Amino acid sequence: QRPSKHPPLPPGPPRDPIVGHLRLILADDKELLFQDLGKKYGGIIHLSSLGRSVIVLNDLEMATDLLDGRASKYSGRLKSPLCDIVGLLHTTTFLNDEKDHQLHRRVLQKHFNLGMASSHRPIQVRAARMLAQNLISAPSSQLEVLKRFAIAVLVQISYGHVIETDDDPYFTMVYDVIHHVLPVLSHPKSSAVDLIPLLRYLPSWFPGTYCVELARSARPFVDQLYQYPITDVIGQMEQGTAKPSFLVTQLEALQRGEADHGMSMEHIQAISTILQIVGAETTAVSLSAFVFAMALHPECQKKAQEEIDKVVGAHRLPDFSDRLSLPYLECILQETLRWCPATPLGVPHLSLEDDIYNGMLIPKGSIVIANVRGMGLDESIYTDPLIFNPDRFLRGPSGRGEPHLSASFGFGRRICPGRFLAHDSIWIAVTTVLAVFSISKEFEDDWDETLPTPIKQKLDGNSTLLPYRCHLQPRNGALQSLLE
Ligand code: HEM
Repeated sequence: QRPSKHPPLPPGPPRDPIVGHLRLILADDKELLFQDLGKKYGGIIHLSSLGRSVIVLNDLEMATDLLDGRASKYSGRLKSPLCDIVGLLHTTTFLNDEKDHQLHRRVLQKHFNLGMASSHRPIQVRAARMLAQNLISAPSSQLEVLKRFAIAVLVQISYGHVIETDDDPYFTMVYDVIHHVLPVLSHPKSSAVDLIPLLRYLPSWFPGTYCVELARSARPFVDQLYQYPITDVIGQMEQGTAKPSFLVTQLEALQRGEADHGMSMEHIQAISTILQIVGAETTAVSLSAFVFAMALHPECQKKAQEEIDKVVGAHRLPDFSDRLSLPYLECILQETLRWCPATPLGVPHLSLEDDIYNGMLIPKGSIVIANVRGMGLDESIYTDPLIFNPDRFLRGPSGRGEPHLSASFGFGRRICPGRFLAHDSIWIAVTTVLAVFSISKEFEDDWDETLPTPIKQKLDGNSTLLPYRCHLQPRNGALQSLLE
């Protein structure tokens, strides 16, 4: 076994038993940065919470050893009562049935693998140009425009529908689901219901039931996203007007009896629904972090634009054929994912059997959390980790060849199946925006990037977009006229 930079832990029982759920404990300690969790407690923290062990992996090496190396033992998910109430328990992200999960992953792998990525690229190029156009026509709603880009890509790939306007029914449907569901699942009080499932059956005045009510009110939005697109697409297939999409491919396979064994209409609905929910917000958060970072670092922006101008020129817009010739743009994409991971604590895994690691017992049924943000801030890997510095990935003399943060997309059998698509979406959006615009600050000059960013990184789960504004000035009239 590889030597660890942390001292071996004493064998279980839990080293640092604390009653109360991890999220609540951490939320109480406002001073604690993700990075400090590792420094304060070491590479791995073992807490116990109402009889359940909660393992926090602060160290990439340990997370890789356990979640990748022993993937079959750590690929479960907690059966969350809130996910059940909100209607997402049978979707890929929250599934804990191993056979169903494998089925979902097989289908997702076929449609979103690296080889398939190129077939989605025309959709992404078009959406990125639409994004630039919208940033010109609606400069006051930058965050909304970024979300619309992320949703438009996923809706077209999943359902074949092209979003043209903000009142498009698919756009509003996905937007509403995201805005009602994510606050429930990432609410600090949601863990109380996960740990005491009985709370869901208690009246709404009972302490601790707040999130149950919130989840019930979000349910109709999820039901609509389950139902509307499939009904619409089946109608289009009957009329012969359906456009190619994930849904059409799956429905046709089902009709021909060629679907994966065990695949049903419910599985298809569950997969296409969750793609919108988890894929859109994460992509939009990353893009928002990128815009913010560019405003903070005009020197990085200038370097990227010089690269684009040299390779692409001033008379056409960038596309994927330019990618290999734009290494600095790749660094900007990777640094955005490291500096502001969209899911700072990943999605918790559940251990499926007892395991011993470095002498420590990790009991079956433990909740295992990868502290992705902490891993990206590990000073033994990244110099000045709180600073946005794309050069860090370059070989000398500019950088030290630091590694990309692979943890941003999770681990093992649960690794994000949309990672190739997400990379491509973010890359084309970043490159198009930098080709077309100069980005500058419209917020206070003395913003300190080492303090919490406008993308609020909550210890309990997802990053959230906070309103901020940057000024986007078109750089070149010729390029502006090329936007569709
Ligand atoms: C910047 C963008 C994205 C980031 C940072 C991200 C990150 C993640 C992470 C950390 C996980 C949990 C992995 C684990 O449990 O170890 C995950 C799961 C997942 N992601 Fe993504 N994701 C992104 C975009 C997308 C997109 C665009 C899609 C859809 C095409 C997608 C679909 C999924 C699904 C379905 C799961 C659940 C996988 C499972 O439980 O088996 N994600 N993602």
